[in-house]
Amino acid sequence: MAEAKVLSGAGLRGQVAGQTALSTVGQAGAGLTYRGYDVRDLAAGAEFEEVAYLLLYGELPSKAELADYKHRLKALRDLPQALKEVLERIPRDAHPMDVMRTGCSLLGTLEPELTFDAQRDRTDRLLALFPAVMCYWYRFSHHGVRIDCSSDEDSLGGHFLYLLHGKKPSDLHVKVMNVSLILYAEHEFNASTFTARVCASTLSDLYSCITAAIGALRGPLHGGANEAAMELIERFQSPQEASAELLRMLERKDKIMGFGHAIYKESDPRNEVIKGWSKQLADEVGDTVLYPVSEAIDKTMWEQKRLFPNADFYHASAYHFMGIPTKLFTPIFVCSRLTGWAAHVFEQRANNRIIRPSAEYTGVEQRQFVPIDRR
Ligand SMILES: CCC(=O)SCCNC(=O)CCNC(=O)[C@H](O)C(C)(C)COP(=O)(O)OP(=O)(O)OC[C@H]1O[C@@H](n2cnc3c(N)ncnc32)[C@H](O)[C@@H]1OP(=O)(O)O
Ligand SMILES: O=C([O-])CC(=O)C(=O)O
Repeated sequence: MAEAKVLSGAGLRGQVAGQTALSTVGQAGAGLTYRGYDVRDLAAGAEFEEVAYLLLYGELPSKAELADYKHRLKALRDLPQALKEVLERIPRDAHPMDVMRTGCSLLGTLEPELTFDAQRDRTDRLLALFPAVMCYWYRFSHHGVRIDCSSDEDSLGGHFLYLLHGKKPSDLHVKVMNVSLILYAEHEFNASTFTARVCASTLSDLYSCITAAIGALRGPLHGGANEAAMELIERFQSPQEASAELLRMLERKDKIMGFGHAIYKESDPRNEVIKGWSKQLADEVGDTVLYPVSEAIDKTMWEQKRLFPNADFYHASAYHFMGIPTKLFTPIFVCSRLTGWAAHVFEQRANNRIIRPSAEYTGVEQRQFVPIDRR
């Protein structure tokens, strides 16, 4: 078993910063629940849209409610022309997270949230069109193609794969996307969600909260770790080479992206789920390198540091096996986590007090001002 971390000191670690009814993280060391449901059960038996509905509307939908919800989302998938025109002007070498941030912010000017009564409708719209923001920009800037942003795909994950690859995705890939979107949907007071809540606490609009959250998710210590993990595993030709280099990296005290967690102490429950699907995808594509390399890194990290893979590590190989470009990994996270962010914004608004902690002052003592001509 991993040694218990000291959860005090920097980073607000271990401090309760508010209340939520949305999820529990790491209670009894490991588990993750969304509104009381174990995430592993949801990943095994639910559709992502059911989970989005659960988070945003409070309960799992009935069959009729789910059908209606999916129908509604499907009708909201296309992008406004003005947004397409702006996406066409964003350079090819821009980071796709900056594209998502800009797309969200621009939509806030085209379809603003004028009152908080519109919060659920505005969220449904963002949920439905985020895959198109990413794929319209990607296909235009990389392939010179103006894609049709609608599709007949029933699920959000399938819709994303269709827009990206321009063809109907396999059932396996749709299934894995569904699981992935469920695993990433919600995670209590992580850095990006807390960012969204701080923004919401000023009574700002939904788009500002989500734009701010995208910025926080972008960093490699948070959502950006799935891209960084891919860059790591791609460097190696064999498990032996990976283990040997890992030892050198740990010796140099390098951070190994996709490992460790601020809250979980023993394991990240999302890891076992996505790891299983990554293995299935590896078998499907006949991979003999990336998955074994990932396992070798996993083993070395545990042996050397007692650090376990978090949700991001095996997502890297899983997405790669589905032909998803590495730089789109974190934007997919956005498409999912939007549900958690928005649900937290609703929760914050329903019982709001501006979030404004205090700082311990470490600067110089009070001193006399000296006018500039005497300095
Ligand atoms: C799924 C979405 C997510 O956001 S999950 C997190 C994604 N981020 C990453 O994978 C980035 C790599 N991991 C990390 O930087 C940290 O583990 C994060 C997740 C930021 C948690 O930080 P924090 O709570 O400060 O870590 P800690 O107190 O548990 O650290 C204890 C000691 O272990 C080390 N450690 C931690 N993680 C790693 C790692 N990935 N590679 C190498 N060393 C690691 C820390 O540096 C720390 O060591 P020391 O006590 O300072 O000597
Ligand atoms: O909770 C955290 O600190 C990071 C994380 O795993 C997530 O946001 O999914």
